[in-house]
Amino acid sequence: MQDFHHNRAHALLEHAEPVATAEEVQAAVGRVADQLNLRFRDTEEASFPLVLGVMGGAVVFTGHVLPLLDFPLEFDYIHVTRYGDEDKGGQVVWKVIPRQSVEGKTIIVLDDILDEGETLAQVKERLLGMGAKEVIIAVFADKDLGRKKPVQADIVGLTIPNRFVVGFGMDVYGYWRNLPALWAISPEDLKAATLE
Ligand SMILES: O=P(O)(O)OC[C@H]1O[C@H](OP(=O)(O)OP(=O)(O)O)[C@H](O)[C@@H]1O
Ligand SMILES: Nc1nc2[nH]cnc2c(=O)[nH]1
Repeated sequence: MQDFHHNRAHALLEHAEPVATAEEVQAAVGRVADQLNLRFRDTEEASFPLVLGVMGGAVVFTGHVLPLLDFPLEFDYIHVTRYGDEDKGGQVVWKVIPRQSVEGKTIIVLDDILDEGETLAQVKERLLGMGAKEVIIAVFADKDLGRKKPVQADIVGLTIPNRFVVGFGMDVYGYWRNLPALWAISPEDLKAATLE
């Protein structure tokens, strides 16, 4: 069984094309942090912003960006998924909702990728519905679909082509969230992995 997963995981990367190097990924994280630091510099707001990482994909992005933020904040996570182990999105499933009150607060939502925008549209709507004062969306990557999305990110680290990508928190069939760079998986390898 281990051999099956080992071979499958490696086969998926066989014809992968680089989208961003590890250095470019880190530069993108830095740009997101700079914009957030600028926004929250000398803030007059009474309470600290609440940063919510959208698990699981945002775990790596969140871990890299948080130490670069230089303003006081609160942190928690929500867990929302719509792709599961697939390469196409389905229904948005909430696994963990905000565990503390968001009422009256400024929320910074951190996510790894804005693709079709269904996930973050629902996240934003739900947080505003729960009384959040403002929801600022910061994503590591925004996929260029060439069409309007149901929600826009306020802060984007990297705009990427319309390919299925892995690395820096993003998985392909559960593998390779741990890659430090970003790779586009070949459609043929994606398909082959579903037939095994
Ligand atoms: O813009 P959308 O088309 O809605 O897709 C974006 C969402 O897809 C990914 O999550 P996924 O459902 O794969 O779960 P994961 O975070 O556990 O990987 C990613 O982390 C975003 O939250
Ligand atoms: N791994 C991964 N997850 C996604 N969720 C939405 N788009 C993507 C993508 O391109 N790659």
